[in-house]
Amino acid sequence: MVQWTAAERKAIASVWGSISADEIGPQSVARLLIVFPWTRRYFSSFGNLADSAAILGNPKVANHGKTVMKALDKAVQNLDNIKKTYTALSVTHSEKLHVDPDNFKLLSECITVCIAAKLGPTVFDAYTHEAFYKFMCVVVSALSKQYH
Ligand code: HEM
Repeated sequence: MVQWTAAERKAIASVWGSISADEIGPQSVARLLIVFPWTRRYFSSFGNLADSAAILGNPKVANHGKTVMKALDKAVQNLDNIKKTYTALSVTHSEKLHVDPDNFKLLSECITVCIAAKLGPTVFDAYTHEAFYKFMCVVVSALSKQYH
């Protein structure tokens, strides 16, 4: 089981309390689709994802960003039970959506970059980054759990 120090819990809660999911979510998914273009193939139902402008202006991308952030909120609220929290979501991504789990890491990096750019180096300092990095690693591991 993952152990969290009091400082890590505090840092994760503080990051989460300092950002707007409706801002970071859409930015992060758009960033994923722009920087790692092969991820676009999973979102064929989203309409026009041809270039950066289309992706940034696509309401389905923005909406999906909010969905992802809602799922991350569940993990933040259940730090001691992230694996169980994501059991069904992991099955969905594996068996229904057939998402290569390597992509979880890429989205995790996009989310971290968007948060770092928003909060800046004074708030998102090295200690905060370390705690948030650990949090996203646990999320990625839990989402990859039901793959076999
Ligand atoms: C932090 C990582 C991620 C989280 C928390 C997450 C969360 C979610 C959630 C909550 C849903 C909705 C599931 C449902 O309706 O039952 C979803 C759907 C989906 N996810 Fe993920 N996801 C993540 C990463 C990814 C990645 C990296 C990809 C592909 C590159 C991906 C592709 C999809 C697709 C294609 C759908 C269905 C979208 C639709 O048709 O509306 N996900 N995800």
